[in-house]
Amino acid sequence: MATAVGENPVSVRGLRKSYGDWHAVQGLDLDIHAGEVFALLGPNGAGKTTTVEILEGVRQRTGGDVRVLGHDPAEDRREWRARIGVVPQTTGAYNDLTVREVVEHFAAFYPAPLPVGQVIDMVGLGKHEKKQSTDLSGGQARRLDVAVGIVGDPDLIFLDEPTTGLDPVARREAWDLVRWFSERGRTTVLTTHYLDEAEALAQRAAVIVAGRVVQYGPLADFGDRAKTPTTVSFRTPPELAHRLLPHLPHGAEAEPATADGLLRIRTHTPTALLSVLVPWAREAGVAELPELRVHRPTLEDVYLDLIRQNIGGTDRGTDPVDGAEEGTR
Ligand SMILES: Nc1ncnc2c1ncn2[C@@H]1O[C@H](COP(=O)(O)OP(=O)(O)OP(=O)(O)O)[C@@H](O)[C@H]1O
Repeated sequence: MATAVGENPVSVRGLRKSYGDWHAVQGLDLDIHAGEVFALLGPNGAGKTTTVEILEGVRQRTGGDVRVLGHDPAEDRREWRARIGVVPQTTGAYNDLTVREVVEHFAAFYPAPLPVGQVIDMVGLGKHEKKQSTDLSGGQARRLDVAVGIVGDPDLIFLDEPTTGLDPVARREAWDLVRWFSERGRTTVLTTHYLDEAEALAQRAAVIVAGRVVQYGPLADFGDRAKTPTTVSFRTPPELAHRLLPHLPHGAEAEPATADGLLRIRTHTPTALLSVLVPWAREAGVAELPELRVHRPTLEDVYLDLIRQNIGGTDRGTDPVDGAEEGTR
């Protein structure tokens, strides 16, 4: 049972989900391509988990069309389910089983699971495989969730905030695991609040606010990042405090220095700007500009702008959908 040639592993059109009179997802379109890591971003309560759970087939939608690996997830098919891996947002409770027993238990559901020992090592629980799952630390328990999600060697994996609670080293190890899956041609849907994580792993993303996609596409193009100016800043030393700035390259704009002497210049040509600032400083005997920074807009800058622009939409009760009911399709 394969996805048809040319068919996207995930395709969503006009998805809606209402909980009573609260419209959590309000007409969402998405296409997720084979082999990519796709990030779902958005503030708390935006509708990310609702969307992902509908794609996983664990939640019923109110309306819209959804295809996941060639099937409607609302139709429960055992074979289809075996091709999907899930790391849910909440850490699992696995009763009195050891780490190894938990992973073995889940491996048994799949026709061609990965070797259990390999999976346990890959999530960094090798030293703890005989430990009761109830005795794991929060971060170790999260790693066990990841092990359970990947052990079936799925074609498509949903990771809902997989690195929450992990220490920085464990986070990087989890990233390596996602890359490993991606290199094997598998598709990953990653929900995260960590923009550095999205930037490190995902090729494309959607930002969801109040149940709607407000930005969608390659991360590199988000918010016209390439067209947004770079800020060059430094703290003006006393030798330069009363000197006029040199003639700046075309388009560079200096803001008035702050009371504590921080000077910011916005430019599309930071290299050209530095090539006039450095000789200007040297002439005054300043070899190093204090606190010199060249700041290109980060994904976080762009994301925060997007959320600010769409902030009204995070309130409950926006845009009611007539006649929508819980559980209907
Ligand atoms: N079973 C439910 N009954 C009623 N409302 C719900 C239910 N599940 C989710 N909601 C509401 O739907 C909205 C979307 O929730 P969802 O969990 O999808 O958001 P999210 O984007 O995943 O948020 P977070 O980043 O906090 O995990 C929220 O306002 C939430 O309170």
